[in-house]
Amino acid sequence: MQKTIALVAHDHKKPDLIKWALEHKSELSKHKLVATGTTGGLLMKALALDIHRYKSGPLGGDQQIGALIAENKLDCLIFFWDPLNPAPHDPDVKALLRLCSVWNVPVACNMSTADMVITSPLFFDGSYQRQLPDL
Ligand SMILES: O=C(CO)COP(=O)(O)O
Repeated sequence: MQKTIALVAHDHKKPDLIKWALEHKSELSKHKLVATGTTGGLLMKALALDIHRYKSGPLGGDQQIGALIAENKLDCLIFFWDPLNPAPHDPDVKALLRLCSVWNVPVACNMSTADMVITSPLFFDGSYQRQLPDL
């Protein structure tokens, strides 16, 4: 079952995300991919896959992906955020991660969790029904 997956990484984590995405290219290619601007540009080049790019994170891209979550249009977020360097848009990052909790969206913030999410039959065979907040 096709899902919509968002791919986002802070600058120091972009190499990790590209490496991870290349390893999982065949699975990722089955789904609709969206990303923040710079991350999306690098991934499109590396993967040669179509990726819908939102604005760069500091310019509102995290919030655009948050809006997808609030509209229940996102199934999974892979977000390699940088725990060692503060970002000018940290409030946006926090808001995005918060919405993942509110909407019970699977979110992977590091490579090992992302490995487990992308290989989980629970998630990708279409049988898993994610519980949604009361609307
Ligand atoms: O800053 C980001 C996420 O908070 C990512 O934005 P870019 O993909 O544009 O670098």
